[in-house]
Amino acid sequence: MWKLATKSSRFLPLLLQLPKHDASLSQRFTTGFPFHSPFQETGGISPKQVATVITFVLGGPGSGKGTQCAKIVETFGYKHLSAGDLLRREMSSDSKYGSMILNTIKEGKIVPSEVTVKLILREMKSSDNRKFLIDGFPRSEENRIAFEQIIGAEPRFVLFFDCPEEEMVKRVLSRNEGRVDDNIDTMRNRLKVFEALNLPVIDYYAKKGKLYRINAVGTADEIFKQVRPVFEACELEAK
Ligand SMILES: Nc1ncnc2c1ncn2[C@@H]1O[C@H](COP(=O)(O)OP(=O)(O)OP(=O)(O)O)[C@@H](O)[C@H]1O
Ligand SMILES: Nc1ccn([C@H]2C[C@H](O)[C@@H](COP(=O)(O)O)O2)c(=O)n1
Ligand SMILES: [Mg+2]
Repeated sequence: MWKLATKSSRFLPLLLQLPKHDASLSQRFTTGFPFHSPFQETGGISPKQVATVITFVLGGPGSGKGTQCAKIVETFGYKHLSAGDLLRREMSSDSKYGSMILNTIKEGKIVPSEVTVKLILREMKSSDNRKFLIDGFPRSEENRIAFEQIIGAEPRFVLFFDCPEEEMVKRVLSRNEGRVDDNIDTMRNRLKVFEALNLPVIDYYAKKGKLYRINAVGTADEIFKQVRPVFEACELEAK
């Protein structure tokens, strides 16, 4: 069952039971790890060492993930890693993956997990922050499994911004940031992909008791009122 994150304290005990941050992980991050990683070229340190406090932020296209992540960063000091932003940045660089990423995004499909996880990993390794907000990831079971295998970590909890389709369409079509996928044809595909590939991931975390469903209708401030207590409980638990 999805938990509804309200002001009620019903969900707090669950968060309080979550494992505490393992300080030794941060230490190992700087000390090397004795097995081969497929991503040695990204720095030679095993991805298994980067796991600290990880929160996944999920929701359909235009549900407000990025908007709420900005508020979480401002209030709780997380490092925000948007998988979509990382892919767009890679696309605009000289990367060998550039045209593949562009075509995949234009079609509203999902980029192969190895590419996306590699970009996330690179950012995690280069950040001093140990609290990561990973936005728009995992988008599929393949994404989820690749992350677990490569990074060797699980999210502490998962936020799901639940928004009606017509509201998501309205927001995306009025976003006006020049994104190649903010048009009605790509949006239709993104919604289909969200339902077919992302909902199973959301169900997976719901069954694990890690999912917090946020009602993503209302103003950004109203929505943040549901988000804030989830992170406050997490901060308390870390103390
Ligand atoms: N609560 C809200 N009410 C109305 N508009 C919103 C709200 N939250 C965000 N928006 C606007 O909707 C658009 C989409 O929001 P945002 O970029 O945060 O969504 P997203 O989930 O990150 O989308 P995507 O998956 O496409 O990256 C933006 O133009 C944003 O300003
Ligand atoms: N895990 C991910 C995240 C994003 N993408 C691609 C496909 C998305 O439609 C596009 C935009 O992402 P957004 O900014 O909406 O989060 O990026 C992907 O393939 N895999
Ligand atoms: Mg976004």
